[in-house]
Amino acid sequence: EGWLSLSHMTADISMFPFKEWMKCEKIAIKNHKNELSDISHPQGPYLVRKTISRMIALTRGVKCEPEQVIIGPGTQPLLRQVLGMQRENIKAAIENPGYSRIYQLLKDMNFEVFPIDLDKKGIDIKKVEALNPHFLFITPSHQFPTGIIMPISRRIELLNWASASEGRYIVEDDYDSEFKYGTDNIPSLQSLDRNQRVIYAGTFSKTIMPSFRISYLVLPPDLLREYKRHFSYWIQGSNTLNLITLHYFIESGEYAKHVKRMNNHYEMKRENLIKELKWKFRNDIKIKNVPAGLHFIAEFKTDKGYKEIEERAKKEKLEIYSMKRFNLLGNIEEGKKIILIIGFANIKNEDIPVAVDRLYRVIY
Ligand SMILES: Cc1ncc(COP(=O)(O)O)c(CN[C@H](CF)CCC(=O)O)c1O
Repeated sequence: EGWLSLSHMTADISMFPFKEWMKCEKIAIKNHKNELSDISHPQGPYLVRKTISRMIALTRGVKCEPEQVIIGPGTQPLLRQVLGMQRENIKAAIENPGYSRIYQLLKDMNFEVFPIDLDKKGIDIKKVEALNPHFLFITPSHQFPTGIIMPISRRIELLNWASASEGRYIVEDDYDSEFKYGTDNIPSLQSLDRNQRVIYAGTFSKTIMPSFRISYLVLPPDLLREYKRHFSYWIQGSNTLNLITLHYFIESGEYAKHVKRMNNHYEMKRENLIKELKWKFRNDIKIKNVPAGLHFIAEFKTDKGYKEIEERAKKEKLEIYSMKRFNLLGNIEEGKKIILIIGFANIKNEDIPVAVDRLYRVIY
């Protein structure tokens, strides 16, 4: 039979309200002919930036004006645009294990990039202070990929570090913060920032779908001034019809309803998957059970290496990724155990037992 997927890179669109989305799209076409006939503002339509800024103020405590929002076709192109304004020999630091696509982008932009280890509260503040980077990339809401939710104490330490000297910024990548199961949703790092040092990055890839390519940054005022000086010529890269449709989708309450519905749906699938894994693997598995996001990390006792596991997964037609993908220095140790990132957006509830059986055959 066909492939099954425990990928962490998808959204479960089986419950996306396409009918409601198309209703919003009809309204967008009917009421916004002038926006559609014109190129849009470099940062995206004001109307949509206003809706996003109001929404993240409510849901994430982000304090910003619509003027500070930049919408773009993905987190990477947005960061490339804003970081591209920086002068030479910039030092950047990123969590390790971490988001290898951003690590790669920073290296391609000739930044000096330093992976920094985590402790149980998230990125190791001592190592940040020792390295003293200009830009620090973190995922405090749900560390990618380990899942650590950064406590307020560590957030304050990082903000104090950032405000202790000029030219330091923290990029807060809030990628799947909308999904928390039974644990409270700590407000954004940006909401605690008193010195305009945080660049807030959000995306609709997890809550709507990654193929829409709708993401945004919130810039602090001095970076915004620089942005407007550099990019007055810029033609915005997102699809204006999609963005105005998104505006109506949010305004109508459909977006909030969908996120709530998906929280319940993902929580149910997550619990079933964890139950099945524990039953099948017993004490050969250790699950890092952080009740958030669309994936979790699991450690398996095995003497098989990552390469062999990846080959066996292909043979078993099971899509799954390992911690090797996120170990930025490529020096992951193997021998007694391996660590896999287990996503539950792409697997149907009824296929969970079969997927776990296949995973068992991959590892033992
Ligand atoms: C840490 C992190 N910050 C942002 C995004 C959202 O990026 P964008 O859609 O461009 O807005 C992702 C999404 N992750 C990707 C798809 F899941 C790739 C995962 C992989 O490369 O392992 C992510 O992990």
